[in-house]
Amino acid sequence: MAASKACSSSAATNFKVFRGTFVHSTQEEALVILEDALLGVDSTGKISFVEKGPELEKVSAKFGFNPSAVTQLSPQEFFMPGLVDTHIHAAQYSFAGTALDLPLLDWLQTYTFPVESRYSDLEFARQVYTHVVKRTLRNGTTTACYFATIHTDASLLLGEIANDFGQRALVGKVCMDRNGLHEHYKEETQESLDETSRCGNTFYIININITHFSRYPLVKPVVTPRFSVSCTSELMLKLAEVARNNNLHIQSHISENMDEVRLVQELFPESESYTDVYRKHNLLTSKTIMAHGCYLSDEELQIFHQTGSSLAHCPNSNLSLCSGLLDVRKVLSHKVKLGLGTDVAGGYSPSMLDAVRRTRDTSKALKIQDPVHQTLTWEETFRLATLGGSQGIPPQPKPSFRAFWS
Ligand SMILES: O=c1[nH]c(=O)c2nc[nH]c2[nH]1
Repeated sequence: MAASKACSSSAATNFKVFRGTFVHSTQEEALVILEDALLGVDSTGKISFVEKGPELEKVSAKFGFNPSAVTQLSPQEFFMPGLVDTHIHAAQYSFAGTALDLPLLDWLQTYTFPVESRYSDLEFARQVYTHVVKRTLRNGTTTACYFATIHTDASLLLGEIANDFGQRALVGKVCMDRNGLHEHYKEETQESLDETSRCGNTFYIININITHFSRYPLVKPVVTPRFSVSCTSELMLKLAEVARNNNLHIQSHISENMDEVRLVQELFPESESYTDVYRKHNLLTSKTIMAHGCYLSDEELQIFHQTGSSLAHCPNSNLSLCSGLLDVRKVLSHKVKLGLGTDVAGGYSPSMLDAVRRTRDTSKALKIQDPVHQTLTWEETFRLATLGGSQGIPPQPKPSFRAFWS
């Protein structure tokens, strides 16, 4: 969307400075447009200052850069924050745009699990993962929260590829120890735990002083129980322990489709709700991202608020699989963190701009059902696709200095 042609080459300091229009969001204002602004980026890639363009002389003296080395955007260009895809199945990119004629549970069994089972083949994995990372970057997704498959080596490969192409990513090796529904696509409980640890350990290099650093600096592992339909209680409890002991994000699915909600009630009759299942298994933390949530009650949303867990709204997938319509206003009224996700390949488009459009479409469909519903504005959906997503996936914290993957 916003690209600069000119490039400063002889800056006197380490700052790279741009002048032009900048568009972003804050908590207070959904869309802020800064015209003729100066933006300085330091040598680590972090924004150091935003100042007024007409004050170039004063600002260059203050920060010590050469004013003639500033990159000037053209009047048609502008900068905006990177888009954050809070939920995308990298492995399903191979069939994106096809196979959308079945409801969720049949869709998983008929199309999804057979394709995901192919990722023991690393050459196939390399091809698809390279395509999905390049495509999402081209569409402006600078951060993505990926589901891979149950295969550790292919999941690690996805991390390597995202890092090499310069995309920040959370990468989850998928865990599922029941209802795999496919002969070649299932794990034993202990195997799932061991492979989750192997995946996490390989993402990090631990040196003899027990400090550790990331093998792929832009990438972090995320603990990924697929959903409670495909995980036993034992697996979920132990994965929660892994996440807690290592301060990791958790991702899963919740309340996407009514048949799925009913099945979870049957599988966990002692739980009050779908949300209660995850709460009882310690999987709802301030670093948890749950996809969908179409049928969450007020009580369940309160639990999300209390635990600080966030939701990934996946409108393309919700419509394509006829799963449901998430009422974003209701979620926000409970002060639950919410970002947008493409949910490839339940969603047919890998573009976050499409997720923005479908978020508006869903909101309008809700208004057709109930004229009192207040449609989301473009400005609000822009904020959800950028700042909203970054709340669930904050910038990489400095690594903590302790042993890893206990
Ligand atoms: O949209 C979805 N895609 C998936 O792969 C999946 N697995 C469980 N629930 C799911 N929902």
